[in-house]
Amino acid sequence: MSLLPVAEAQGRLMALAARLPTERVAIPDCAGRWLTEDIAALRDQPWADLSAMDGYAIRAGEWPGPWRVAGESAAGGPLPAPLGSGEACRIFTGAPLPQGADSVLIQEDAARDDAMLRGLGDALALGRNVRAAASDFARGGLLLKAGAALGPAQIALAVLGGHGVLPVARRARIALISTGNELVPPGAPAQEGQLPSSNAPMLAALLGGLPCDVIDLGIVPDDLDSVTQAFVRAADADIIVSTGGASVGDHDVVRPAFACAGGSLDFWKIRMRPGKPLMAGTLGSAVFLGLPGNPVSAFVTATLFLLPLVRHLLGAASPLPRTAPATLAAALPATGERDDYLRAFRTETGVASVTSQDSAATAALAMADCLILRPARSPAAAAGDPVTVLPLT
Ligand SMILES: Nc1nc2c(c(=O)[nH]1)N[C@H]1C(S)=C(S)[C@@H](COP(=O)(O)OP(=O)(O)OC[C@H]3O[C@@H](n4cnc5c(N)ncnc54)[C@H](O)[C@@H]3O)O[C@H]1N2
Ligand code: MOO
Repeated sequence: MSLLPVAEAQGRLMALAARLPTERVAIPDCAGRWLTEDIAALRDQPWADLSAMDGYAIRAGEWPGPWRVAGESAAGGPLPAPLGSGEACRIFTGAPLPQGADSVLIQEDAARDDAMLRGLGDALALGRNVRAAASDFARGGLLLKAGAALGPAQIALAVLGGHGVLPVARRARIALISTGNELVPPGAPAQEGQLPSSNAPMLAALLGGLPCDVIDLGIVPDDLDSVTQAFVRAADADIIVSTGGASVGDHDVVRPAFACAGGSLDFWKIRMRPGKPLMAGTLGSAVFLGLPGNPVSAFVTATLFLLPLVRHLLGAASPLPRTAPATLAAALPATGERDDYLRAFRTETGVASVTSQDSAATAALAMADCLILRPARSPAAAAGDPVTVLPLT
């Protein structure tokens, strides 16, 4: 079986399932999710011509001063009376300009003597220190598009646009199955031949920032019946993730167990290192991702496939990991027949790969803050050469 290129596998994975149904969620709980529908502004922002500074509203286009101070405008206060010829209105930041005013003289540039006011500098340019009505956005206009990530700025925009509830996908349910006769739960004493199971806690931590509920189905021994039963128990999740048992050894039973449970495999084996034995398919309405058991392989494949799949189900317009250009701080050897995702860290002089690229080297993985992406058959690279990285933080 030939190895599938990463981008093709990502495309096929996304095609296995559509976005989850929409629910309407109060804004404080929408952060970190994605809009599933376009939203329009329900109001103008600013709602009127507002002062950007504390000072005096004047008719700069008509009269260079001095002015007679008449009235006051404060945010949240009563609307000021229209401004007459030769008048200035005391005004504060965020307050509406009186009708007829066109500019705001800041108080540092003004001298006031009782009701009389004069400017200390040059004549004020028309429109100075005024935020025009609807200059941020206008009622009825498109505020945010479906698929937009709801970060802090988008939350502020939606609230100012008049929204208190937003359409987002319902939380994803993700079932985790850790296969391996050698595994013991985190913190349990590991006897000879045993190993603490780190993959499920690592995946739960990776998923921690996403709006999803993780159902850890625990450690399952490497036998056909046990793994089949685990798949059956996981079938009502949106995504089923297994780790281990993905390769070609006699104890690698994930593929046959998935078939026994009624699953349909879409692909197996990717042209990447680490992560070659990755597989994906569907079981009922659930999407299945079978990750390799090696902790580093599981980490890298989860970053490149699981997180994008979750973001896709949750409605993200751009679910794939972002990449960035970088410079190599140290030389790298030529790559082989698979795309390399080297664990690396950023330094002041560029990115450097961590000490060990073994797919079981977790101490080295923990030092990494990015992956260097080196396509298959890349020639050796020197310090200073440009590379593409995938930031992890
Ligand atoms: N003859 C071949 N052998 C292997 C191939 C191959 O193409 N031909 N591929 C290798 C590659 S690449 C990888 S990656 C591994 C993946 O193997 P599996 O997915 O079948 O994983 P296991 O054999 O079950 O485990 C591998 C390794 O990881 C440890 N492990 C498993 N689960 C966990 C866990 N939850 N927490 C921590 N560590 C875990 C396990 O003890 C093994 O040491 O196959 C190569 N072999
Ligand atoms: O591809 Mo495996 O994931 O090298 O270790």
